[in-house]
Amino acid sequence: MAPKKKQQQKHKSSSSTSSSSSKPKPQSSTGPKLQISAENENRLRRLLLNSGRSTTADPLHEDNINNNLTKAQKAKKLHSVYEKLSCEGFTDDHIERALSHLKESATFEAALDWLCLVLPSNELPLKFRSSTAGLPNDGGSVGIISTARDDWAPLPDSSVATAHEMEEISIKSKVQRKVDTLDSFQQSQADWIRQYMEQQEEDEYESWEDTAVDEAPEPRNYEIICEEYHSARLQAINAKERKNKKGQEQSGQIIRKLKQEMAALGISVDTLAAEFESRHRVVENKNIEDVIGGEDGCMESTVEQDVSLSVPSQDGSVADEDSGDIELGDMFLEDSSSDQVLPPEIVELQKKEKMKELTSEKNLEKLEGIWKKGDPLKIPKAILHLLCQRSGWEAPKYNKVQGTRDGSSYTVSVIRKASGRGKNRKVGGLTTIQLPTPGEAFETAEDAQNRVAAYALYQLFPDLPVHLMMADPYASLVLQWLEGDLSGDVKNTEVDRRAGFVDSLLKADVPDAVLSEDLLDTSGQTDSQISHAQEDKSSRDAGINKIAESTDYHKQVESSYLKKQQESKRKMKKYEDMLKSRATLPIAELKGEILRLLKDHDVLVICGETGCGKTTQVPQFILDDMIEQGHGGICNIVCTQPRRIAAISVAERVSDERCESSPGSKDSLVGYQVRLDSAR
Ligand SMILES: Nc1ncnc2c1ncn2[C@@H]1O[C@H](COP(=O)(O)OP(=O)(O)OP(=O)(O)O)[C@@H](O)[C@H]1O
Repeated sequence: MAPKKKQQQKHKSSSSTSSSSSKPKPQSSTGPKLQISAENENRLRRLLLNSGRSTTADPLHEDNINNNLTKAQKAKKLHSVYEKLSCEGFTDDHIERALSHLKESATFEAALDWLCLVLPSNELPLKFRSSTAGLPNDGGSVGIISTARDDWAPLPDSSVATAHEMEEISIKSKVQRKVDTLDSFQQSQADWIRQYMEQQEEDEYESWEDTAVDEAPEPRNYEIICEEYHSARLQAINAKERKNKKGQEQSGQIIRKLKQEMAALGISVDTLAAEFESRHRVVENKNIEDVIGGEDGCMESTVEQDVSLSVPSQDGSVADEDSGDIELGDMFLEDSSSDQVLPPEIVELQKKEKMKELTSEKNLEKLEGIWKKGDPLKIPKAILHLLCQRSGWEAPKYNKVQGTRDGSSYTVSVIRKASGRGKNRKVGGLTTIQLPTPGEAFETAEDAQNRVAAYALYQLFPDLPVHLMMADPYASLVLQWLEGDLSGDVKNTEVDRRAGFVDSLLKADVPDAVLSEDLLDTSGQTDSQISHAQEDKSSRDAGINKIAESTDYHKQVESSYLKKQQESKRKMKKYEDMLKSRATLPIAELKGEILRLLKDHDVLVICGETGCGKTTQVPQFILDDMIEQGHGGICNIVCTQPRRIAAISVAERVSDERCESSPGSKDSLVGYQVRLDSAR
C-alpha cells in the first residue's frame, strides 16, 4: 500500500478534469490512471459493483444483463465457467453443485467463492486448501493478532460475501482505513471508477453475446462439401476461360468458404482435393475437357493457386497453402471438438490429418542428429536418453514400483528445464511418469523400463514422430496411445456430461428445494437432487480414485526428492550462514508457534513491523516444515505483493536465502508471476 500518497496527489491534481467529464475516459492522460494486476482489477470490480450507493442497482444490473442473454449465450457462458473450474482441479460433482446453486448467474469468481466457502478443506483441490487460525499474542514487535472469526459461516451469495470482505478489511487494517474504501475518494472519482467498472462489465457480457452469436453451425456431411468444392472449382475454371471476372470472384468466394469449413473440421484442403480426385478422377477429367477443351491441368492449377493464395486465415492474414491450413485446422479443431459431435468420416479424416502432420518432413527434421529415415530402429530407453540429453535435461531415472509382486513395473522420472518466456513459458521441474495401466507388471525389468520410456516419449515429446524410430512392440504401443488420443473418446464423454448438465440447468428445472437445502451438508444429499450426476457416479469415482492414486505417487516421489535435497543443502556453508542471519529476524522467535497454530487453524493473521520477516520468512517456515515432514511435494505457497518490483525482489531474496541460483531456475523452488513476465 506504499504508493497511496502518490495516488492521492494524483487524484487531487486531476479531480477537476474527472469531475467535469460525465463519461469514463480510461485512455485519457489527464484522468486518473489505474495500474493494477488483472486479479486485483477483478477483485476491485466485484467490491465496487457491490459497494455503497450501487448496492441496490448493481445486482439488478447483472441480472438484467443475464436476462438479456439468449439460451445459447447462457449455455456458452456456463460451459466456460464449468471448464475453468475443472481446470482449477474441482471435481465435476462439486462444480455441478456450485452451478446448481448459483444457477444461470454463475460466474467463475462467484462459483470459486462458493466452492471455497462451502466445501470442506480436504475436498478442495490442493492449491485451494489451507490449515490455520490463531491466538492473541502479547507484545514484541511481531504478533499474531487474530484468529478465524468465531461467528464465521459460509455465505452462499457472493455479493454478501464481498460486503463482508470489505467490512473485514476495514476492521483489520488499523491504519489508513479510509483509503481502502471507495467512499474515501472524491465523489466524482468514485463515480468515474464505478462507471468504468460497469462499462467493463458490460463489455464482458457483450463479448459473451458476440461469441455466442458466432456459434459454429452443425458440421455438414463431408460428401456434400466435396461435391460443392468440386463444382465450384469447375465453375471457376469455366469463368476464367470466358474471362468472366464476376463469375470467377463468386466461385472463388465459395471455394474460400468451403476451405474454411474444412479447416474448421481440422481437415486440410490437400486431403479434400486428394480424396475427391481419387474418387472422381474419370468424371473430373471428362468434365474439365468438356469445359475447357484440354487445357485443364494448367488452367485448373492456376485458378486453384489464385484462390488458395487469397484464403484469409483467422487473424486476417493470408494463409499459406502448405502449412497455414494445418495450423488453422488445429486451431479450429479444439472448438469443433468441444462443441460438436463430428460425423465418423470426419473424425477418421482428422485422425489421418494428425498422423500426416506428425510424420511430416518438418517434424522428421526435428529428430535430426538422433535419427533419420533408413537408420536402424532404437529401443525407447535409448531414444528417451538422447532426447533428454538434447533438451539439456538430466538423464531419466527408472524406479521400480513398490508392491509389484510378479514381474516388474517401473516409473521414469525426468527433471525438465523451464523454457520460454511469458505466455510460452513451460514449467520445469521433476516429472514422474508411469504407464496408464499402473498395476501392469512385465517379465523383465528391461521390458518394463522400455514400456514406460515409450510412454514418457509419447507424453513429453508429443510433436515428435518417435514411433518411427522405435522398435516393435513399443512403436505399436505408441501408435495405440496416439490413436486413443485422436479418437477423443475421453473428451467426448466429458463434453457430453457438461453439455447435459448445462442443458438441464438452463431448463430451469432445478427445484427450489435443492437450493434451500443445507448446502453445508456434504453427505451427498444435494447430489441426489441432480439426477444427471448420479448416472455414472461409480465409474467416475473409480476414475477419480485412480487419478488420485497416481497423483499421490508422484507427490510422494517429489517429497522424498525434496527432503534429500534439503538435507544436502544443510551441509552447505552458505546455507548455514543464511540460516544464522535469518534467525536474527524478529519473526524467527515465533516460528514454532506459527507452525503449531497453522496445523490446527484455517486462518492466521500475523502483524509485525516492516522488515521483521513476515514476507520472506513465514512462507519458508511452512515450506521447510513440510519438506522435513516428507510432504514437500504437496506444498504450494502463494505470496502476493502489491507491486511487480516487490514481487520479483521478494522472490529473488527468498531464492537467495535458499541458496538457489535464481527464481524459476532448474534448482529453484521459488518463482514469481507478474503481468507479462513470470519465472516458475
Ligand atoms: N532484497 C533483499 N535484499 C537484502 N535483504 C533483504 C531483501 N528483502 C528482505 N531482506 C531482509 O529480510 C528482512 C525481512 O524482510 P521481509 O520482506 O520479510 O519483511 P516484512 O516483515 O515482510 O516487511 P514488510 O512489512 O515491509 O513487507 C528485512 O529486514 C531485510 O533485512
